[in-house]
Amino acid sequence: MTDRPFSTASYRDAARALAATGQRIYANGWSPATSSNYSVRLNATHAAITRSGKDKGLLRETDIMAVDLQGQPATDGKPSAETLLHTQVYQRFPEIGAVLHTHSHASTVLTMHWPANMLTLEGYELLKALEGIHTHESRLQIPVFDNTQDIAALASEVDTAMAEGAISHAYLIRGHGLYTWASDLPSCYRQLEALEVLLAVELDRRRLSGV
Ligand SMILES: CSCCC(=O)C(=O)COP(=O)(O)O
Ligand SMILES: [Zn+2]
Repeated sequence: MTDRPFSTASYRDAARALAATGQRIYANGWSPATSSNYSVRLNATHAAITRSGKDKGLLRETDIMAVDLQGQPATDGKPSAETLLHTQVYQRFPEIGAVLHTHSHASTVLTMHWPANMLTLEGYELLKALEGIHTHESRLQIPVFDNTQDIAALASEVDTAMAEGAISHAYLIRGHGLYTWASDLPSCYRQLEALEVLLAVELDRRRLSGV
């Protein structure tokens, strides 16, 4: 028996899946030096999320905890410093089941070297790995927000942009990294992998064409 506002089974399954997915993301080089955070929705009011400061290459089930959708801890521990950027997505989109955040080389260089507030990925077959995209003849616009240590303010800024329909699958934070979300964790991982590969390709393309 449990008096938790979510099922023990869903929490255990989420912790296992997040630990395995986190190790996979780290192995790709997208979560260096304890950076990044990952979460899975548990139900309408709670999510499982990585604890703050954990080495993602060694991520274990015990490195996951539960929070409510206001970002308050629902189990012991200190949640990710960026918890509000996850719970904001769950609050706004009831159909979303997972959020992944990474700190890749490509996302950092692209947002630091090019000052634009929007990054466009266009014409790539791999765009079809994203939920709802069915042709390479698609244009994905990824907004770029300036980095800040005020995560509550950033979550509010992102939420306003989402309410205006200005963000579809992902956004970037300048000099920081990528956030993306999807209906469940496997879909979110596939989407993240596609986006990170496309960002790396886009960086190469810009270098080669000297833009
Ligand atoms: C060491 S990277 C700085 C913090 C950060 O951007 C991040 O993604 C990890 O923060 P957390 O509190 O989730 O460990
Ligand atoms: Zn971060």
